[in-house]
Amino acid sequence: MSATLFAASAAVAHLLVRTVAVDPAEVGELVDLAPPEAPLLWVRRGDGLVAWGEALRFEVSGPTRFADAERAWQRALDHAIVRDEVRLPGTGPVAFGSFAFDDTSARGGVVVVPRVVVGRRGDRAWITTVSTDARLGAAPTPARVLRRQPPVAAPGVVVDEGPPPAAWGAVVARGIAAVREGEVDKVVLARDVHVRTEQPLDLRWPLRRLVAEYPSCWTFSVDGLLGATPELLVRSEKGLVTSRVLAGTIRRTGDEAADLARAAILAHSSKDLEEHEYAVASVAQAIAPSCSSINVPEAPFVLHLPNVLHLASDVTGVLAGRERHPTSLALAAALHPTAAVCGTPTSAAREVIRRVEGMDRGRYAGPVGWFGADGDGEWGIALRSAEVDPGDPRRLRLFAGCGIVGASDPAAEVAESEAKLEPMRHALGS
Ligand SMILES: C=C(O[C@H]1C=CC=C(C(=O)O)[C@@H]1O)C(=O)O
Repeated sequence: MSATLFAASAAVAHLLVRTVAVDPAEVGELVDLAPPEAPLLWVRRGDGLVAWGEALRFEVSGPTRFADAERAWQRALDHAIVRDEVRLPGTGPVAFGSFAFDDTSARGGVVVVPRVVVGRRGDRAWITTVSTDARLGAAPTPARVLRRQPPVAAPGVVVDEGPPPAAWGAVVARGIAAVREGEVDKVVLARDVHVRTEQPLDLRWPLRRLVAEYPSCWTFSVDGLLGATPELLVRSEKGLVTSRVLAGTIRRTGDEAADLARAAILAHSSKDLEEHEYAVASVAQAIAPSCSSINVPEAPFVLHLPNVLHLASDVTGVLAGRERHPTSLALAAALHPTAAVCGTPTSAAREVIRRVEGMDRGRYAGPVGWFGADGDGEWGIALRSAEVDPGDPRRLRLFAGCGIVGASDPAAEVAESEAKLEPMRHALGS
């Protein structure tokens, strides 16, 4: 077991968890409650979780990172005392996590159990506090927990330090060659862009913009990894599993009529439909062993985002068995990496990525999200994302990738990757 456990105090084994209902009006916008230091966030259309503090932290690595994280979380729960007055998904004990794309990545992943969680689901809102003290203490109240945050600081001038986009065209060409030579049917290749901000980054600056501009995406922040992903790897709630699969992309023009015409082109593009089919099949195959039934839509719909249009399919399944289901993290581990971020067949595509991409993806394109004490939770794929350098809050790596099939064109893929970088670039203010 390679999980490293950091508790606020090594001598304290018990988590004391308390959830109380609060008036949603007192909570307001979740993202506005995020503190400047190490905010934890999972928000879509105003619902979700914002959290801060670290009651526990597990660091994991290598191919067993998901199983190790799950075991560490289970061990912490075995010693938890919980008083949950709300009993909704996201109440009671909650852990946020984010995991590396590749088994060999230098940083494998992290799970954080926050000290304070504020959640919202429709017209319900709650506060959870987690302590490692000896006593349960008083119930949390908005007045005690929701402190006024300092004003958000702008990052100042943002400098793009490369590598230049065109250089990535050669990487894509090698991917196309691998497909045409029959090594893989599809491979997803990614690039990174190094960016330097004038001021140390206050994560609330990009997070607030992402929440405002990409409401249909899941905006996340976990241990220096932030973004707004349109792709839900898995949500598991009371035996129902959902996955939003994306693959196949076209850039938006900004002109409504032209974009509608582009949506029609995308919906009929054999290159994009082929890419999409691989991604849907990989998700259906991965959840099949855990499900008694699965619903795969016959054809994708076109998802409209401010920067791009995607082919999208919502795959759903019912978990088999009434008693013990795999947790949402176990499902995420079974699904990862899907053909939307790796390729088909999976292991051959991963080899092509290792050989031609020339970078460590870190936690980009890995699962990011949260899970609760019953194992239910939500895990997105960390796309449209950036990772802050843990040693220098002025430095970030921005990421974007594209699915490559035989009919792909390097220049078009470079342009598509630029479109996918736009949300983070804009969120930073550049
Ligand atoms: C790998 C990324 O996007 C994936 C998700 C949606 C559409 C994709 C595409 O059309 O290539 C990619 O498979 C990324 O945004 O970094």
